Amino acid sequence: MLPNAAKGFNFDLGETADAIRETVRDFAQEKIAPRADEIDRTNQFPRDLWPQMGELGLHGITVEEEYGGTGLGYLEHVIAMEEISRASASVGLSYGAHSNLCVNQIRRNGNEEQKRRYLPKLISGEHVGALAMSEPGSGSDVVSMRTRAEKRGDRYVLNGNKMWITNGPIAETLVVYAKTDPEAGPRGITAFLIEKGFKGFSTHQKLDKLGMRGSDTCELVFEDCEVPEENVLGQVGKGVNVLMSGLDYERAVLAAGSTGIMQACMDVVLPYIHERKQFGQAIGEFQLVQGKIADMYVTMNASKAYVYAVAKACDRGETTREDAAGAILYAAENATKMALDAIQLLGGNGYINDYPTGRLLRDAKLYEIGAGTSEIRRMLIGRELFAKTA
Ligand SMILES: Cc1cc2nc3c(=O)[nH]c(=O)nc-3n(C[C@H](O)[C@H](O)[C@H](O)COP(=O)(O)OP(=O)(O)OC[C@H]3O[C@@H](n4cnc5c(N)ncnc54)[C@H](O)[C@@H]3O)c2cc1C
Repeated sequence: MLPNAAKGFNFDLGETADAIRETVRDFAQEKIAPRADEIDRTNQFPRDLWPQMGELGLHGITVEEEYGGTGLGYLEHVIAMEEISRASASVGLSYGAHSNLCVNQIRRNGNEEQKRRYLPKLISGEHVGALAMSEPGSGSDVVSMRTRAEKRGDRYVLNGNKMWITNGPIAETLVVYAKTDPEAGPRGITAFLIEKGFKGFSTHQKLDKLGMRGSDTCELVFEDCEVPEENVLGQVGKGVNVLMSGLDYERAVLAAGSTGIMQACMDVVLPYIHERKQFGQAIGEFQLVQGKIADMYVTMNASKAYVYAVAKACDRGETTREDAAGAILYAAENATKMALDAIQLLGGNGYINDYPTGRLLRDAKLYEIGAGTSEIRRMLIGRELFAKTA
């Protein structure tokens, strides 16, 4: 049961967005939140949730109805991401990788046949999706990737490794970037649709992570993996456009993972400061405690306002790179700070694993690294602003 105050400020996002929030919140609080600690403790991805989320239309939220999607926009996607992450940030991360990095990327760049072939099972939750760009030697400098795709007749042969891939161990469909022309730098990158069963494709052991433990992550291995040429996603040599534009939408949606964690911090802290008594009164009576929750509330709302505004700009086709990066930079760094504040407000209880605050901190930190680090986001924002004001 969520505390009343956790309903928070009305951002007036419209009837559709409000209805999505209510549906996803009810589902997530009933089916996901009670399992969040177990998911974290056991390090197990809750695969059974995928078809249930498919039935609610959450996996194809941005996809047109003709492909089995819900036909809504990025604002609704952001709200679904926030409410799922509020219940379990791990499930939220896997949901973001599936529904945005994979499904939405296929929707945006796939041809008719690819959409008809891959989207329905991803949208129903029968299949899990992933996206692989990072490599052991290329993270922030992603265009320096070494995975090679060599054309042989009507196929491409992929060789190389991808690292830290969310949903990698379980995904049936993966968007994978490789170099078709290593001499051409960024213009030599192409995106491919890979199926789990393709010969020459395998996954290494699941990575043992600090947080986001219910979200499976691993290294992918391509050893003479044969991919039919019809599985090129977008145009040959134009993969960097697919990748970079996809990253803007990815950042907008994943930023809601951080606002969901912030909301989860408020959900824990607000009842606690009433229940916990010291010096003969509820700790919420102390002005220093009130000051901390005031700062948490204001920062959370400022983060949400920026994230929702960027999502609306995505829906209007007006998003800018600096603001997609800006929204996730601000939300991610403040989610980590807020989880630390939540631990502080719970005192000793905040430091033990019977309470969720430690998990919230471990989960929050990921968003300062995944989808580009804070440093890379600052670099992008500064570069864009400098270029636009020349
Ligand atoms: C849990 C998890 C899930 C992930 N999921 C996916 C996924 O699904 N798909 C995928 O493709 N990738 C995924 N990643 C990879 C992620 O995108 C990379 O980890 C990230 O881009 C950073 O790359 P790196 O780890 O190689 O760090 P590095 O690039 O080695 O950076 C190390 C440090 O150097 C700093 N640095 C690097 N370059 C600069 C610079 N120019 N200026 C200033 N500082 C700099 C960084 O900010 C960082 O602090 C995931 C990572 C994690 C941890």
